Amino acid sequence: MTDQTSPADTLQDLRRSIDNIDAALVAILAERFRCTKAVGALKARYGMPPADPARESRQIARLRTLAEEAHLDPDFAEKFLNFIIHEVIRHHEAIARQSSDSANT
Ligand SMILES: C=C(O[C@@H]1C=C(C(=O)O)C=C[C@H]1O)C(=O)O
Repeated sequence: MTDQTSPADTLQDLRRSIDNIDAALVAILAERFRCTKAVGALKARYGMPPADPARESRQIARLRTLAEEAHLDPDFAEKFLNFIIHEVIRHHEAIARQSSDSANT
């Protein structure tokens, strides 16, 4: 029996799945940033530092294990998480600045 599916159809199918996955990634990232912004507001309110390196180390170790189990490159998973965390910390610093500006006016 021959495979009736053309390469163009296979490519189109795969790209449809990729587009769905990208949409899910955006939704998941938006939800993560919604939570981290709430953490930033809490930290600013109670004078806690924007970054928590000990927590980050635990997250990275956990994510590397999950990546290995999922056959994803753990170095890539670590770089990806660090990229996101860096952006989160930038948000936390901005929230802290805004709340100290408004406390001083
Ligand atoms: C969200 C937090 O703030 C920072 C951002 C983190 C993250 O994006 O996962 C983790 C630790 C902190 O450096 C937190 O402390 O939980």
